[in-house]
Amino acid sequence: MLEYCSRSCKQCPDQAEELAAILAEKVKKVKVYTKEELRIGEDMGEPQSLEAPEFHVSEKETTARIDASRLYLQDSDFDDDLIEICLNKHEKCFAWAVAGECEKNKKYMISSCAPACMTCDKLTVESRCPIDPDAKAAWESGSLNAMFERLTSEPIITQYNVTILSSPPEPWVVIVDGVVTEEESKRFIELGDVEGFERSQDVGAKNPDGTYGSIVSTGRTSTNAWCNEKCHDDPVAVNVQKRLSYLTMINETNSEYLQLLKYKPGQFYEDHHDYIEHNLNRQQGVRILTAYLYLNDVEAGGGTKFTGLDLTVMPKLGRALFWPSVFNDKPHEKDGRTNHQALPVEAGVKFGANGWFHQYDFKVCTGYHL
Ligand SMILES: O=C(O)CCC(=O)C(=O)O
Ligand SMILES: [Fe+2]
Repeated sequence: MLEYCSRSCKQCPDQAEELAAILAEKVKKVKVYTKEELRIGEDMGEPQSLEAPEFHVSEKETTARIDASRLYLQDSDFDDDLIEICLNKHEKCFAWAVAGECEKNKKYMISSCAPACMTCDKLTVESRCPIDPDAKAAWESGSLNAMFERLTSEPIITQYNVTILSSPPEPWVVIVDGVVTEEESKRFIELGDVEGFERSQDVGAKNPDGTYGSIVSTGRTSTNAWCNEKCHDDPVAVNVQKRLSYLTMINETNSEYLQLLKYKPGQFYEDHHDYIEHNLNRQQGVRILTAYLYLNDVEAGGGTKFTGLDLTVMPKLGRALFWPSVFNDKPHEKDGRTNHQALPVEAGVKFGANGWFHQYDFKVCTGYHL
């Protein structure tokens, strides 16, 4: 029967079992559903409670919607891995969908009741966080040099102790001492403990929704915490973010949540670049600039070494180090000359923080690591 009826045919007779089997095969699930399981939509996520008198929704209406959703899924051209994550996460998804909640309560329903709302396509990052064609990039051609020239001239050089380590035609690498006070550094370290230092990770494989996962790598052995939930609105974090925006002339919202780092003796981050290629196709754009903060003095080791520039910067409490990830005249393109590494800490503990600035607003849409 299904041979004549698969895909694009909306008028097939009741075929729950066959459709479920096809879907299961698509996502390489071995489970065979019973009639009862199919009746309550278990093949599309949470088993459904079919009646919802509080919404004046009958079992008949919910069942019809379940059948329609199954057809929608089977009839779609979605990648298998997108179908795999398109699941109802609440037992009332179908009843709510019948009651019109997909329109009334869009944000929740789209992500939590995607099969019921027939919105699997909305789960992808491209759809959740579309590129705004009218968004203005933080840096156009020439902005990078303008930023570093300002950073290394009045009034900033009387407010802070500024050292130029590298400048055009080489990439800019600039130390600004005294950006974070001792008290603020201590607070960041505390906030790191509050958020919880966990083993640092690298960018991993692509997820079904188009985001990228994280992987523990042997090349990066520190721990880190993100200055987001409890940390982000702490007055110290707010003030330091403001200061970084003053120094870089880049909007605070273009910055990722500060990544607080902790290296114990022997821990390091091997040679790498902060630019993330796949961000070219993301709403927030690529990382253009790193503002790295050193939050304590380290007994021995723990310098930041620019491999191609033969430059090593030693940790010092309150010190900020600025370097670009892109070119002055091509600010969306990676400048491979700013590869760098965190050398192993030899004695003591090193605390630091990454402030990564993007071409566009990072915070309008995220969660982290889109
Ligand atoms: O800890 C350092 O000195 C640099 C860390 C770094 O480059 C990074 O986390 O991307
Ligand atoms: Fe880095």
